[in-house]
Amino acid sequence: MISVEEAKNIINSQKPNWGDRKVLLAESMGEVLAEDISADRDFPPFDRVTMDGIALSYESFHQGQREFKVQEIQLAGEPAVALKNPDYAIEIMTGAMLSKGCDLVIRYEDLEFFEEGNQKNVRIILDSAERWKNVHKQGSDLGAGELLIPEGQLITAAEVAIMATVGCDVVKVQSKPNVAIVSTGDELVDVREKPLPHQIRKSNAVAIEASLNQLRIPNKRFHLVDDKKELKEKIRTILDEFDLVLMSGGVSKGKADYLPEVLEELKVEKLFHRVAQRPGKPFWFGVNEVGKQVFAFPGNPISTYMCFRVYFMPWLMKNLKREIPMKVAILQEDVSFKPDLGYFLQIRSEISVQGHIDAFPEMGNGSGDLANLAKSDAFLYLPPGQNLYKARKSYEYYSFDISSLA
Ligand SMILES: Nc1nc2c(c(=O)[nH]1)N[C@H]1C(S)=C(S)[C@@H](COP(=O)(O)OP(=O)(O)OC[C@H]3O[C@@H](n4cnc5c(N)ncnc54)[C@H](O)[C@@H]3O)O[C@H]1N2
Ligand code: MOO
Ligand SMILES: [Mg+2]
Repeated sequence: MISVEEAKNIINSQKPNWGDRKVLLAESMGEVLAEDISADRDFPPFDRVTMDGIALSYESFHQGQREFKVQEIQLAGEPAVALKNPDYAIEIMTGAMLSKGCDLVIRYEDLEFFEEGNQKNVRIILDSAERWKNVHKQGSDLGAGELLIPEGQLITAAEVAIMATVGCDVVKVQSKPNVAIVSTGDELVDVREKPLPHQIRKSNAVAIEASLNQLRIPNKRFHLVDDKKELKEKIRTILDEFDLVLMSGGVSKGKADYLPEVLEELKVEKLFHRVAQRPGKPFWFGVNEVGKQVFAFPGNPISTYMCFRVYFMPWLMKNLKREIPMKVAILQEDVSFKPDLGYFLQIRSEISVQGHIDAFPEMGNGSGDLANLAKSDAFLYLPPGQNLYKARKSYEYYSFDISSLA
C-alpha cells in the first residue's frame, strides 16, 4: 500500500498527449494554445500618432518656429500624406499614420488656430518638445516575426486580442481528452428506474459526468455488469475509443471485484492498487501500452467522489494548464482518527472575518453515507501519523465547488 503523496506523484508523472485541433478564435477562450503566435508585422505597424493635434517637422520647432500654415487634415485610416515644406503643419488624429516629413506631434491643447485671409494657421504655445513626441514608433513594441505568445499558454481575453491583431481567425489548441466513465455492478439501476429492494441507483457515474460537463470535457457514460468476459470485451473497445477511462466499483476484495484482473489482462499496467487513506483505500490506477490512463475508483460513493476530486481533477486541470491552487482551511474542532491512514474528512466551510477558511467537521457514517455529502462542501486532508487532530491547525482543503474552473 502506498501513501497519498506517492499516489499523487505517480499520477502526476503521467504526461498525456491528447493531440490538437483547430477552433474559431471567438470560441478559443479557456483553451490552451498548441502553436506559437508570432507578429505578422511590426508592432505598431507604422509610426502611429497617439494624440489629436498637428504633425510637423521637429527641426523647424527646434529652430524656434512657433507659427505654421495648416496644410490639410489627415484622419486615421488614410495613407500618410507628405508635408509640402517645413512652414506647414498637418492636422492629424490619434491612430493615423504619421505624415511623411514629420517627426513631431503637438496636441490640440497646446495650440491656437488663427486665420490670415483664406489660410488657416496654427500657433504652438509650448516652449519645448522632444523629437517623436506623441508618436508610437513603428516596431518599438516588437518586430515582425518575433514571438508574441508561446505554445502552451492559456487563452484569455488578452491572448484573443493579440491573436485578432495578427489575423489568426482560426487557432490551433490542445485537445481535451475524450473521457469514458464506466460504472460497474449488478446492483445498480439507472437514475430514472425504480430500484428493487436489493438494488440502488447509479449515482457515482452521474456525479462524474456532471462534473466533466461543467468543465466542458467530452465524455460518455457506460455501465457494465459484473461478468468477467463481458467486462474484458467492453473495456477493450472503450480503451480503443477513448483517451482515458474513469471507473467506479469492482476494485476491492469481493468475489465480483474483477477489475484489477481484467485490466491487467488487457495490458493496462498497474501503477498502484490501494492507497493508505480513508475513504478510497482500494483505489487502482494504471496505464496501457499506448499511454491511456485508467483511474479505477472504489465504488463507495464518497470514495469515488473523493478520488475523482483529489487525484483526477488536479491532474486533468494541470494538463489543461488550469492548475487548481492548493488551499488550506483551519480545523475548528478536535478530530480523533486512530487508523494509520490519511483521512479525507468531510467538512462544511465558512469564511472567517480575517478571510480564512474555517472547517467544521461533518463526519457522517463513512464512505457509503451519501446523504452526508449535502451537509459538507469540501474535504480536509488530515495526514497519517497521529490520533488526534487539534482544532486551530491548517490542513489541505479540497472544495466540492469547481465552478471557478469552468
Ligand atoms: N474485505 C474487504 N472488503 C472491502 C474492503 C477491504 O479492504 N477488504 N474495502 C472496502 C472499501 S474501503 C471500499 S471503498 C469498497 C470498494 O469496493 P469496490 O470498489 O469493489 O466497489 P463495489 O464492491 O462494486 O461497490 C462498493 C459499494 O459501492 C456501491 N457502488 C458501486 N458503484 C456505484 C455507483 N456507480 N453508484 C452508487 N453506488 C455505487 C455499491 O453498491 C457498494 O455498496 O469495498 C469495501 N470492502
Ligand atoms: O475506504 Mo472505502 O473507500 O469506502 O471506505
Ligand atoms: Mg467490491
